[in-house]
Amino acid sequence: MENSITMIKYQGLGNDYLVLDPNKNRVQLQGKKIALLCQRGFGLGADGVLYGPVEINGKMGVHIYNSDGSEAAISGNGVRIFAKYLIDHEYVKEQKFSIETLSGPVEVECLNSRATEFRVNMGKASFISREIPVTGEVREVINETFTFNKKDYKATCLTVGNPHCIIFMDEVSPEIAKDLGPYVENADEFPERMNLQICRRIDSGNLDIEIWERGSGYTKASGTGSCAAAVAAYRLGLTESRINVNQPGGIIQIDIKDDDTIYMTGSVGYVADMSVAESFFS
Ligand SMILES: N[C@@H](CCC[C@H](N)C(=O)O)C(=O)O
Repeated sequence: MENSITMIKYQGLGNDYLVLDPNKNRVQLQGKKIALLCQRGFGLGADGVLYGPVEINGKMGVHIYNSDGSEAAISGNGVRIFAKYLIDHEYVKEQKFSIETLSGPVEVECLNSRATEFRVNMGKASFISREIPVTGEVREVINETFTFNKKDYKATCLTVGNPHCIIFMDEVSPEIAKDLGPYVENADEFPERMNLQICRRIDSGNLDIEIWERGSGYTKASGTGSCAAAVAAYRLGLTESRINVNQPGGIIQIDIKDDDTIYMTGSVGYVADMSVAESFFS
């Protein structure tokens, strides 16, 4: 029987990833193979791939790929999913541990015995244009007018390890996110492309977002997108520092501390063990 490549599918509020462990598989991942794997028609179907545990900066880490094969520096749902994988497969036994990403280390804390709830220190955000990046003179990109698809929008841009554009609206919907998303993702002002969250303020403790992800398109949830929307709303004086971010896949809780550190709390779930024949990649 032909050798197979094994993976485990998890989801964080419906944002689904395939975990591919190089200690269990002999496969050299590259962009087109990842895109093939993530296809929902011809492949296994996922919003991305988590490749690890691997060594990053001498520590245990994970490489995060979007469904188009591009690599992301960080994924909020991705690090919670990977934390569960590490516990499920006994790579770690502690309740609190660190996972290295291209965006740096993230400290995770498992909140229950089934390893389905995690709290993650996502570090601090920056609104500085050259750090996001956004073209033009160095400035904080707050409530700035951009033109997307021939229409002007007030947008706030920031990085939480990956770039996000937040546009507040009176109403949000999947249709708006799907129509506007590709124009924002690929706008000339964003040289590394851009994740979009359209955001409706419900009250001082609740937001409603719809998501268009860089490299993955419309998704049901985004951890970094939740962090970015919450931090933008807090900076604009629209919310308190503890915010429930509602999204199609569920709710992620964001806590912004006095020193601006962002904590994200949310669930993850096991979906299935999956495998593909080695020839799938040929
Ligand atoms: N769904 C993720 C975001 C994944 C990375 C993003 N598409 C990017 O390219 O920056 C999350 O939960 O944060």
